[in-house]
Amino acid sequence: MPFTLPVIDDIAQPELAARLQHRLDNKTKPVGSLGQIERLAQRIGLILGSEQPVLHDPQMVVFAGDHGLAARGVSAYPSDVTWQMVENFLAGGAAVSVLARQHGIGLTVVDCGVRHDFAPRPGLLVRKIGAGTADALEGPAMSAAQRDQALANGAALVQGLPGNALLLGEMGIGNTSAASLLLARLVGLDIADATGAGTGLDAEAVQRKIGILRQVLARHADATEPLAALAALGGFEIATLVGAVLQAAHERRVIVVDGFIATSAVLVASQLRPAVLQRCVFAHRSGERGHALMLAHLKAEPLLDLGLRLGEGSGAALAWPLLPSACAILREMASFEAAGVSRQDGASAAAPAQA
Ligand SMILES: O=C(O)c1ccc[n+]([C@@H]2O[C@H](COP(=O)([O-])O)[C@@H](O)[C@H]2O)c1
Ligand SMILES: Cc1cc2nc[nH]c2cc1C
Repeated sequence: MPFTLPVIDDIAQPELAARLQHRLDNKTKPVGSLGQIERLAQRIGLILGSEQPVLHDPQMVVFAGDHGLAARGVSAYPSDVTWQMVENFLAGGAAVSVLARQHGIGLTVVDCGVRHDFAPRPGLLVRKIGAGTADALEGPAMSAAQRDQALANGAALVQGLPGNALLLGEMGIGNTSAASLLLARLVGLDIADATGAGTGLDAEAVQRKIGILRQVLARHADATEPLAALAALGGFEIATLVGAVLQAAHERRVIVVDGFIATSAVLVASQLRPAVLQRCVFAHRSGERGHALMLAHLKAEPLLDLGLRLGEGSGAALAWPLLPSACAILREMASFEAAGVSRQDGASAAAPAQA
């Protein structure tokens, strides 16, 4: 069945934005001195439609899938690492497991198309589209029907989640290739500028990866629209992520975007429904080449820049505590009036700012 794109309202709300800014400016601090945390508070206030927003039951969802292209040596690791890491997520030993536990974030892993049969257990959703995507050098990574099923799966699983914040994670050996292909195709970049080392290719291997990805783009020269590009260039986990992002945006959840691959799903979703971006908080700028360009294209201001390039939602989980902190500033910090603190002096306020 074709996937019906959800309605995503414009939530710019100039009146609420002005009230949020007024509230922030009246807090006992020099105007603007909480920097990006003030913009974060604004964004969460607008998404949740409140001057005193409360985040509750944050949910990390790790979308996993395998990639046919991985057999061509585009990753430093074998495809088996995908299922092995899924086991590690569920056993509680992966970075994202540790960080989610530490910060009280619920963790769900979704098998979107891993080449492995998992035993059922709590915390695992099996939404398998196939046993890994097809080799995108030979044909489309997935059919239109598979893409639409993945989009529908992503949307449906978000509907069942508690809370009002969704943190995006992913796992899939070879998925930096899919993300680079989507970036190059949908933003119009040369593939060499959109491609990096992924899990750790050396310089020579990155050049070989670029050569393969260039051939993939040539093979799918007609796949220029976002949904056509998504099917041709792949990623069952990326397609499921796109559906999840669209549904979360429709429901006005706060969407915390992890690294290069999670952002590639947001890129696709935003080309379908631009207002998706109003609901996104970009956790960090990944060390993966191409992510900085992708974020710049989306006019995104990431919270952290720590050289992370792990994926699996680790950067989103690390950035998470900043979000409830920004909400607490809005709700609990005293105003100048309430605390009896003197405001900026009128005379010096008019003078030019000191260098
Ligand atoms: O999120 C990122 O920015 C990121 C950057 C590089 C690698 N990764 C992770 O590494 C895997 C993909 O890398 P590769 O080299 O197999 O394409 C996949 O499991 C991602 O979660 C993730
Ligand atoms: C070990 C390992 C862990 C990961 N987590 C996300 N992507 C990954 C890739 C590898 C190789």
